[in-house]
Amino acid sequence: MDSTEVVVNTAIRLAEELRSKAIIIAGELNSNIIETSIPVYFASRKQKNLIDHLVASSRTKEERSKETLDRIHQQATGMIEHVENASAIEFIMDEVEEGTIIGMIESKDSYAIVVHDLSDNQMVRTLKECEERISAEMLRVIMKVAFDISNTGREGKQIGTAFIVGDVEEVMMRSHQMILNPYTGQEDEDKNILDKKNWESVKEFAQLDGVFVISEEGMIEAAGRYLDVDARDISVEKGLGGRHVSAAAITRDTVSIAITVSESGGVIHIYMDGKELLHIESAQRAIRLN
Ligand SMILES: Nc1ncnc2c1ncn2[C@@H]1O[C@H](COP(=O)(O)OP(=O)(O)OP(=O)(O)O)[C@@H](O)[C@H]1O
Repeated sequence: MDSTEVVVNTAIRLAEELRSKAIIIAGELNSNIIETSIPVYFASRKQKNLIDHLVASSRTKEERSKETLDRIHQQATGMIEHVENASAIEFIMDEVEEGTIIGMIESKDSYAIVVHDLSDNQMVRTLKECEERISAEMLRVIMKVAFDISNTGREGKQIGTAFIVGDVEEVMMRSHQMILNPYTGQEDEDKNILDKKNWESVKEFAQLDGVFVISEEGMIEAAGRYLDVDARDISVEKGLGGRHVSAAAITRDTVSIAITVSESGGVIHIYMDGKELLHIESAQRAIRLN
């Protein structure tokens, strides 16, 4: 048995003993040798080459070994975070149940097995903070649509959009239409974002300028809405523009939550009380292997 098989078998045994909800593979591990009834996912991630970096930047022997250790530490932490984030995303997407997740990591130089409990997951815990304002189901649905927009865009083009959820009356008072509101006069059943059949039209209208305004119950009141807010004191991540700043600002002025998808990079941000609560860099979904 080679070392890969030993690691894989150990991880599977651990997953079975801990009654894990999923196994997530990160790195280049050969997934063909995994046999288990526990769902197995592959979460891809581009890794910087450790050796290339060292050749390019090292000086003395001491500096080189310190740099090696720092890089190994960074790489390991990065991979663990990657498994944690992939677990949280699949949990948000209803793919994985709450519980223990086993991560199997193969980096250029080593193997690692990660045991992660979703109830300790920072992303999952942060999302729970939003539940003071909107239901878990609503948040999950909007995140699903946001992930879809982030991953696939529209007609091969990356698009950006924002969903302002909750406190509709106040949000509507502090905003105006940029274009004709496509939801005016629509039946309730066609405005409900909780109903999957309406997601296609949401993705279509996500191409419009402006934002969506959605009630706590999931009714889309408007698309193509311009937020009239004073965003001078709002700080958002560098590189983000008017839509993100104003989405953050409206959550300071009203009891709403903003979920944004950036046009460049498809990064998802959640804002509450004028501040960033969460950002998800890589919205790429893990792939189920069994
Ligand atoms: N206050 C606002 N309310 C609603 N929409 C806005 C507001 N300001 C800008 N937008 C819209 O957001 C779109 C993108 O603008 P901008 O690039 O400045 O924002 P951004 O935060 O970088 O968002 P994106 O990542 O989607 O590009 C513009 O088409 C504009 O119509």
